[in-house]
Amino acid sequence: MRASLIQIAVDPDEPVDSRRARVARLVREESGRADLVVLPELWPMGAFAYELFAAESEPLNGPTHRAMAAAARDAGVWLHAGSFVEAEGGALYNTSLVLSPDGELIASYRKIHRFGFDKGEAVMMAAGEDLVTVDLPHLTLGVGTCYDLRFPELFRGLVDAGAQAFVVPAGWPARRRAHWTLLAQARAVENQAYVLACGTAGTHAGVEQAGHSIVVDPWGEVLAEAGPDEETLRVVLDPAKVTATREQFPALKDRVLGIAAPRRV
Ligand SMILES: O=C(O)CCC(=O)C(=O)O
Repeated sequence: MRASLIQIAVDPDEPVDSRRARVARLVREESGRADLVVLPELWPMGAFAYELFAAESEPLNGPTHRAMAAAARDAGVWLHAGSFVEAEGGALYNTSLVLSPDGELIASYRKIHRFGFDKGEAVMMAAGEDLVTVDLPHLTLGVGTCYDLRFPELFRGLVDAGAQAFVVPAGWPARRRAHWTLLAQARAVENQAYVLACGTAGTHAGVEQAGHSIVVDPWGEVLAEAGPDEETLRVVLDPAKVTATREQFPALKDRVLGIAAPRRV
C-alpha cells in the first residue's frame, strides 16, 4: 500500500478558503501515486489559532468535509483528511475524517486528549470518547490526534481493536520536536505497528511548527522523515511486515493484563 503524508504549511497570511483549495489540489496531485493520503491536524486554521476555532468551526458535511470528499474521489485515494473544528450540539470537537476513494465518509474521530492544560483546545473543545479503527482493503488503521501520541494506553486499545498502523495528524510545536520523533518511534516499537505521523509546517499564533512528519515501521525503523517546510512524504507500507514482526518477536503476547495495584511495604 502506497501512502503519502502531506505536511501542510499553516501560516496566518493564507486565508482558510485559499488553503482549503490548495490542500484539495495537493491531494489530487497524489492521484496514481498513493492509495492512502494523510493530512495534518487542524490545517484549515492551525492548531494554535484559538481565536479562529469558533469562527471557522463547521458541522460534518461542511466546506472542509465536502472539499476533501471531492478531492478523495477525484484522486481515487483513501483520505485521512486530518482534522477540522467540528461544531455539533453547541460544542466544538477536534474531529478527523477518513474518506473512501468514492468520497464516502468511512469514519470520524474526535480527539480524546485535548491539549492546552488550562487554555486553548483543553477548555474550548469537548473531548471525544470513542476509539476508532478503519479497515482498509489490506490494512487496519487506528487513529489518534497529536497530543494523543503521549498516551500509550490509547494505542494499546487500538491494537486490541486490530490496528496494524496508526495515523496521527498533528500540529506539533517545534519546541518539542524531539518528543514527537521519540514518541512516534515508541508507539511503533511497543505496538509493532506502522506509525504515520503527519504534522504541519509554518508559524501561526506565534507557535513555530515542528514539521518533521515521520513514518516508522513496526520494527521502529524510520522509513521517511520530512524537513521543517511544506513537503509530501511517500512511502510503501507492507501489512505482512506487521504480521512478521509480531510473529518473530512476539512481545505483545507477553502482556500481563490487569496487573494488581502495588503492595505497600
Ligand atoms: O504534546 C505536545 O507537545 C503537543 C500537543 C499539541 O500541540 C496538540 O495536541 O495540539
